[in-house]
Amino acid sequence: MKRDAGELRVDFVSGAVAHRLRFGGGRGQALAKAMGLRAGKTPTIIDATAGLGRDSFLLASLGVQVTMIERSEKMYALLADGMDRAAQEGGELREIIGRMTLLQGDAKDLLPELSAEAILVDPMHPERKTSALVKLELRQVREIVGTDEDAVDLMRVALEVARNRVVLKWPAKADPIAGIRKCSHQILGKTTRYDVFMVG
Ligand SMILES: C[S@@+](CC[C@H](N)C(=O)[O-])C[C@H]1O[C@@H](n2cnc3c(N)ncnc32)[C@H](O)[C@@H]1O
Repeated sequence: MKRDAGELRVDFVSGAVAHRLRFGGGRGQALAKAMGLRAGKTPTIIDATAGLGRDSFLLASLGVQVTMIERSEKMYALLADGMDRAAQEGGELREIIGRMTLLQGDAKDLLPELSAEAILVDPMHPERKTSALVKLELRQVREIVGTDEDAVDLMRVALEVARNRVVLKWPAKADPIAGIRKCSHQILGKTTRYDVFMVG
């Protein structure tokens, strides 16, 4: 079937994600540091907001076993398709996809049944600003899922369940989410910041 040029597709084989796999900064990257990866330490991770699977793929490429949760049926289907195609490439891609387990449902319901050292929460922020390249994709994701108004409830559940930490990925300049405790520390990027909540 011919694909529309502007159609949203999850692609781990070529493009930005594949480039990052080859030339990214390994465990020195902000996401990896925020999630608690160090030399000799590879935590189990739940990505409670899987989306296009970019963050999960990066973590899995660093050796992490990631459980991914996505509530939108459409996003789930796009992601499952992208994972299938990547696995069919064999080699390193198949190994990385083999560390990623995708679940469909609302993380607020599924998290209490699961167990992980670290949980990543990256909800769709209403005013999220991103680079031109990612912008089209994020706009397309927003068209499918809208904005995630229940982020505070998801954070509360995640904070109950995580054994070591919860990491909230949020626009660098946005206010913290009201209604949850202050984070333990922050890792700042140019457009994104990671608010790290240590637990336990
Ligand atoms: C900003 S995107 C995540 C992008 C992702 N971090 C990536 O690297 O591609 C947010 C996604 O989380 C999903 N989501 C938001 N709240 C959720 C929840 N409570 N349970 C499951 N999925 C959720 C949305 O449907 C959307 O696909």
